[in-house]
Amino acid sequence: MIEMHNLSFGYSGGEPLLADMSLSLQPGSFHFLTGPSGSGKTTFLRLCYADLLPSAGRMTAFGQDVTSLSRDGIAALRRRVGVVHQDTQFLDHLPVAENIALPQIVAGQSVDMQSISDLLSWVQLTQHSRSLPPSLSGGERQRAALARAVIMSPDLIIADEPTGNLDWDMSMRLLDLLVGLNHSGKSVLFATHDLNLIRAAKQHVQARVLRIAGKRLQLAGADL
Ligand SMILES: Nc1ncnc2c1ncn2[C@@H]1O[C@H](COP(=O)(O)OP(=O)(O)OP(=O)(O)O)[C@@H](O)[C@H]1O
Repeated sequence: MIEMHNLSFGYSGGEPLLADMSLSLQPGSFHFLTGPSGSGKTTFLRLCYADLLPSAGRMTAFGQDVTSLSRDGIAALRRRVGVVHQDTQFLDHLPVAENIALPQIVAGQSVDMQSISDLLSWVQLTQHSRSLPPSLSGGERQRAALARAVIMSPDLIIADEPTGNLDWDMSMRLLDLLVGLNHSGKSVLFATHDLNLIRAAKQHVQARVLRIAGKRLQLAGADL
């Protein structure tokens, strides 16, 4: 679904931050993405959902060359990718249920109240449906962000350090939800610093571990 061939990227045409990366993300796969702080994990994820475009090399998403996509094409691609951002990015004046519905509203679809209710129940936030995001705990916010990321039934879920500020139990709950999505056929790409979380996940899901080091994307070894 995402294919990269010798892809490089640098901000503002500067020195490449990421260089010569090749990758094939298959449907139904589960990948972790790790690497030192500042190595380019968020940048890499943004490339995967065409929020950034490569400076060199070739990338296709769902069979289409991302550099030749029109605005509508990019919007269509984004509907196939659900993103859980590091900082959740809610509209704080809107209740949780409305925030989860936003992708449907932005896509000009009518809001499907049943799916919102089902998603709230899935992430165990039914009682917070009318709460404003700032009143939620970190773990609740990340679960709400996951619900928003899957409202459009994406094929690929990208999560950028979703457990960065969560304790172990809450990290495991979020991981369980992502593993469940993967078991139902979705692809998952999950950036994290937490090697213990990767080790725990590997007991429940067949995951590959990608690592960004020295600008390059590597497949991490069996040491994890
Ligand atoms: N919009 C931008 N313009 C210019 N430079 C940027 C921009 N966004 C990020 N960078 C720089 O690119 C580098 C990689 O940032 P990125 O956020 O992708 O790393 P990361 O591996 O996700 O880091 P962390 O683990 O700390 O979140 C950093 O040096 C950062 O300052």
